[in-house]
Amino acid sequence: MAESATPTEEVRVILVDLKKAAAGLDTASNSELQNARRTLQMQAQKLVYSLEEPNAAVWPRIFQVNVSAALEVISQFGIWERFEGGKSVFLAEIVTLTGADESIIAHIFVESDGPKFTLTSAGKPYLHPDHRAFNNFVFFDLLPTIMAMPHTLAEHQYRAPTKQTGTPFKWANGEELWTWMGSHPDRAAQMVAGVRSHDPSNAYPWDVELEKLGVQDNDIAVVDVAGGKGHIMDEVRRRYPNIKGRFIVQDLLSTFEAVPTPPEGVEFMAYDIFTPQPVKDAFIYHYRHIFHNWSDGDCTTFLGHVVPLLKLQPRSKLLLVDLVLPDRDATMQQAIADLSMFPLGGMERSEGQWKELLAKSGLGIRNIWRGSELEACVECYVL
Ligand SMILES: C[S@@+](CC[C@H](N)C(=O)[O-])C[C@H]1O[C@@H](n2cnc3c(N)ncnc32)[C@H](O)[C@@H]1O
Repeated sequence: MAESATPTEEVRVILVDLKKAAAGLDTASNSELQNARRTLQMQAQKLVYSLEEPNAAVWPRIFQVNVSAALEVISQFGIWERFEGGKSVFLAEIVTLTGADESIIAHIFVESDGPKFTLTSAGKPYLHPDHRAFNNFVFFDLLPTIMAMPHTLAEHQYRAPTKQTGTPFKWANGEELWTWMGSHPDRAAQMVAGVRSHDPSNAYPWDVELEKLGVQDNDIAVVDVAGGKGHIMDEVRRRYPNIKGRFIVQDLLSTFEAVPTPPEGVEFMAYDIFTPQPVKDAFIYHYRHIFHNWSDGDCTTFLGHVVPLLKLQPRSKLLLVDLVLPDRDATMQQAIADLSMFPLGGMERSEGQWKELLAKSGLGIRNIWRGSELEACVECYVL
């Protein structure tokens, strides 16, 4: 087996950077703290990778998918709630509740303290149904496409997906994801709940910026384009109850059919991003986790439906929330995020790629707002 461990001198360099990042935590002001923590986390991850015995990391990496499978089985058991409040659940109780063989349960859970189980910090997030929905959506609706990719890419001679050929999702499933969702309402409900699993953005200071714009009660404060079940606007309303004006969430009719009612203070409007934007005079047009689902060509098409409005309405802002990758040296997590969008025909973009994409539609970047989450809020301006 080839010797490929990181040389000790390189580990020492990483350690120096790690110590710098740790010192940054002590000197960070309140507003800098999240950033300082993220930098420290990145350095700590680099250190862990550098200490890993590379050959030993091969097996756990490929078998990681078993975590998602085990989570699905626990959801099928319907016993998540039993772990609420840090409670331990006895093996005998799980056998009684599920009728599963003890040996199966032993494979799915890791025994902690005698014949009983307690959630670790990695398991606790799944007490929230939205995280379970996301695991379920990715496991059943996206992973099969990813698994098919070596085969479907070869079949397509490794040519990049185009409008004519469709995306790897279509190659594997015969239909694009969003139209497929339209005819599978149970899966659309899972997707809509699942996208809530991601922390809402705290990068953009909605209250300060909307106040500066002088938004009044009858104004349209925000149009959240392709905003799913309205969870982001719901969160903004809750976090900043004093914001005035109307919040409109647009999405496909099939998505709204999977949602009983809009959140309080939010209006729903069926809209297809590939058609002209019907809402004029909004102060903010907001797209979150949309551009990364689509190719540059598609993004340019739907930008073409909003840029003319920005030109006519100089006070309107365009905000795009997604990852902004570094131009070089992306982390493993960032590279995985990028490749995860590929089966849908999308990608995560570096700052340079964002600039290039936006310039095609006559837009520049005014500011990149960053908060505690990985993605950033790109504020655009008309060139
Ligand atoms: C990844 S989700 C993001 C939802 C939400 N913006 C968020 O940040 O959680 C993508 C959304 O795009 C919507 N979508 C897909 N194609 C669309 C289209 N042609 N027109 C409008 N919405 C679309 C989907 O229904 C889904 O709600």
